[in-house]
Amino acid sequence: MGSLQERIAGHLSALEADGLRRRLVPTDPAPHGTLRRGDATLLDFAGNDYLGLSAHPALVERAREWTSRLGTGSGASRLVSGTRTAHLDLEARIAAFKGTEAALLFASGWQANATILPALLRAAPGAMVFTDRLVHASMHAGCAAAGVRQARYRHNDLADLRARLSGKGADAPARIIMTESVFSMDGDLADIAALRAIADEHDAFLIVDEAHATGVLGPRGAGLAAGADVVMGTFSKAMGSFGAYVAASRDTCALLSNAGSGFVYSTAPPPPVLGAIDAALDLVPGMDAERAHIAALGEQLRAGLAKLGLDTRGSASPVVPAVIGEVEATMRIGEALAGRGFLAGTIRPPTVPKGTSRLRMTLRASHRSEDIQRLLEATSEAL
Ligand SMILES: Cc1ncc(COP(=O)(O)O)c(C=O)c1O
Repeated sequence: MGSLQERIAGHLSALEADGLRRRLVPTDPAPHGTLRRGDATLLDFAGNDYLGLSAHPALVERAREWTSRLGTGSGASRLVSGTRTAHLDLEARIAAFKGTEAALLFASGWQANATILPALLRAAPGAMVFTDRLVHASMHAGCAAAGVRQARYRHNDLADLRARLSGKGADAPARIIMTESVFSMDGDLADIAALRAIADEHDAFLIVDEAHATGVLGPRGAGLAAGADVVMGTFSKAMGSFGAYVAASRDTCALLSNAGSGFVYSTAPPPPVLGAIDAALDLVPGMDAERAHIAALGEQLRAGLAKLGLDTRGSASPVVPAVIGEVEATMRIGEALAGRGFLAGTIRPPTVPKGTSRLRMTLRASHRSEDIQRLLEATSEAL
């Protein structure tokens, strides 16, 4: 048997043997969308700071200003020591940005997703949950915390979803559909209008994760999920800072602030983060030129990867995968790219299904067409 410490060591060794052990590699931000790793300077094709806002002077300055005025911490859960005007004002701005009745701030996207479902199930016990097979781990955490058994439909397969809703779903007291508008590891999109129609046909509630759409896709960068019952999105990616929102009806937000464990029992997001979000909301609607530039870079990168014979999985966003297959080859190619000055994500199971390990290349507004060309040449050599 051995002690728990021995079992931990054993588990880590097993991960190592399968090539699946992760390590935290010191990598610090440097100017112009680059990263410093040891002596090397790498062009960042791995992060989610699509608009480069995390280093934008307006966000930095507003974070500083709100910190000077309001301090570094929020002190408690908003239900305990009273909500701050800054939280309420920001939520009103988010609701206006998303076109919903209300919005609620969360400390992180993971936390929001892990919270939404258990709260909804409090209001609708026995509801059946239909999740796209590729939804993010945090939504599975929400399902597990709610104790529901998910009906997982094939990725973006609306016929499969319909069949499941008409089958077992028909007898359930309520039905909830969960998807992402941009899938985080494939970069492809869900058809939200079609999902809305299916949800209406089957009297189902539609929840959409806009983590990778917020700021970078849709009119004014407001995402692609208009019409969903609950939209969750993050401020940690294109919005350049941290935290998350849920945008929904007033009643749904009130339910989350009453029955959402990740809201009720967690300290509210702090002033520096609120300031950065506030500044991002000023800038993002006017960044159409950056969004168009990123879209054009995406076309260039996907076309180039296809020429190299790599599967880009229907990507139509700043997330561009290049499927390699096996773990070892993926890691080797990722390292070879780093040796040539490019950091691309190397994504392995359990984040993606076995046999589909991949490079995950992400685009930023600061990338130039020449950078994509050089990345493609380096990928070709690394292959
Ligand atoms: C699709 C998706 N949802 C949720 C999250 C979690 O968001 P956060 O990083 O703010 O916790 C992520 C980020 O990793 C994501 O990719």
